[in-house]
Amino acid sequence: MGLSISSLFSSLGSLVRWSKDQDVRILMLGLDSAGKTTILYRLQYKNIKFQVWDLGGQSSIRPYWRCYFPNTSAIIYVIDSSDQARLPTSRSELLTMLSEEELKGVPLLVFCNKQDVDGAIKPEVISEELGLAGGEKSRPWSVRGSCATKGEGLEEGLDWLVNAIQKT
Ligand SMILES: Nc1nc2c(ncn2[C@@H]2O[C@H](COP(=O)(O)OP(=O)(O)OP(=O)(O)O)[C@@H](O)[C@H]2O)c(=O)[nH]1
Ligand SMILES: [Mg+2]
Repeated sequence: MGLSISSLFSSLGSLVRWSKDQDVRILMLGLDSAGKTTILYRLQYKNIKFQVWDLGGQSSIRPYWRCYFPNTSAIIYVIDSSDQARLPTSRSELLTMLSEEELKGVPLLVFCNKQDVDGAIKPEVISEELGLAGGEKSRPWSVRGSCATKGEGLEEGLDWLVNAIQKT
């Protein structure tokens, strides 16, 4: 299923309306090449203003992620599902981040991106590997498949995230 522009617009539009008096800062994080900027481009294409920080994922840059943690409304964490070799690294970067006091209770959306690639690991398997079901009780979270290049899965994920932000 492709990205429906109108419903993505309406879901983000409701967030924008709702957030008029609030600072909604969404962090987009993940290892390099996971697809963060591709996802952001899809969102910016709608020309909607809400603050998304797309932080580079190279290991040399990762220590600086924490500079952006204060006042975060939600986290979008992007994983390259076709990169089996780096899944453990991606997992440990995520868990390290989630242990930060400043991000306590902040809703987390994980995109298992690049689902279009042959042999991509399924979201259910990645979800299992991340182990959030056992350990993460302090925040709303959701692990979903996406294909950023085709825009698939983004709308559904954002719908979930908008809902989660509004509840916190
Ligand atoms: N096949 C496929 N390729 C994708 C997908 N999403 C992104 N890519 C490609 O993956 C490469 C990296 O994507 P970026 O969006 O630049 O990744 P990034 O997470 O911003 O990487 P850094 O900025 O280095 O941290 C690009 O060549 C994208 O076109 C996807 O869903 N499927
Ligand atoms: Mg990028």
